[in-house]
Amino acid sequence: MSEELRREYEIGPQIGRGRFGTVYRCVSAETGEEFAVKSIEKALLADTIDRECVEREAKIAEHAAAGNPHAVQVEAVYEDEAWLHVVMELCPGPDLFDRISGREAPLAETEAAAVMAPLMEAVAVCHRRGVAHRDIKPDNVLFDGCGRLKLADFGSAECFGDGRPMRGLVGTPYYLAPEVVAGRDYDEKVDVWSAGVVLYIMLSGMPPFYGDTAVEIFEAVLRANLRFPTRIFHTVSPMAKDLLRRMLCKDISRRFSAEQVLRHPWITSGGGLRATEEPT
Ligand SMILES: Nc1ncnc2c1ncn2[C@@H]1O[C@H](COP(=O)(O)OP(=O)(O)OP(=O)(O)O)[C@@H](O)[C@H]1O
Repeated sequence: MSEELRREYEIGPQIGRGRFGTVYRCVSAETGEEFAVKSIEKALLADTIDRECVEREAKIAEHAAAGNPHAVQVEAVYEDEAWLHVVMELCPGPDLFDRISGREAPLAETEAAAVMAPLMEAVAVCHRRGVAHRDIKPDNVLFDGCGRLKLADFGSAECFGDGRPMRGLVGTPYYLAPEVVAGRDYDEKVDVWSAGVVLYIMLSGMPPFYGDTAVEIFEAVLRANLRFPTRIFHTVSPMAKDLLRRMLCKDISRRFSAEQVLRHPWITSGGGLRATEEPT
């Protein structure tokens, strides 16, 4: 590890492993504050493309997260010939994936709204700054020591703007928007689709478009046939279903933006509307 990092932080136990690096707990020698550090050994990167990827991730994460209250903050970046270290805000709690999968029943609407509101705030700030996250999924939704939601992992993020479209099959099958699977140009609304998948899973315990293999999942996503099986959704409010339809909308021009999601009554009411109330 870099000398400079070791001078300024005491490195603790490993807390995770990603595609390119290892994440450790660490403590600032100056303040005693706890952080997480993602350490990437450059010699282990396969080629210059991987090297560019990790350097881009650190830059985009810094840009998208600075002052974004619901994104994991980057505290410092240390780079030398051999290593890249990204010191981040520590999110020690179980991530959203663990919180959902460890449950017997789906989340109550108020609980799901308490996740969706900060998640969509984080996404809206990224979009305002011209960054699409492109890998919104429960595993990338972390929680800090006070239980505040923090969007993590900008490893797939991309900058957009000036009407410049994005391309490329990037993300995780269940959460991919149809335009991504179809190999078309796309824009930042792919994040709204993925967040819609997260919402559907929170409210029902199952993904909206599924299959046994990646190919079957892709086929289901391309059909984009959104259904609310009564057996599972009979207790879910019309307002929540209305929001799901607007997020999981195949027609990109009609799909909500992150800002529109934040203004939807289901979000502004904290998911607490009665099942009989109709959307305005
Ligand atoms: N700020 C953090 N605080 C606490 N744990 C973290 C933090 N960032 C990452 N982790 C943990 O470390 C693990 C690895 O993170 P990392 O971002 O390297 O990889 P990843 O999320 O698996 O994605 P990728 O496939 O892009 O590498 C995560 O699954 C998470 O459990």
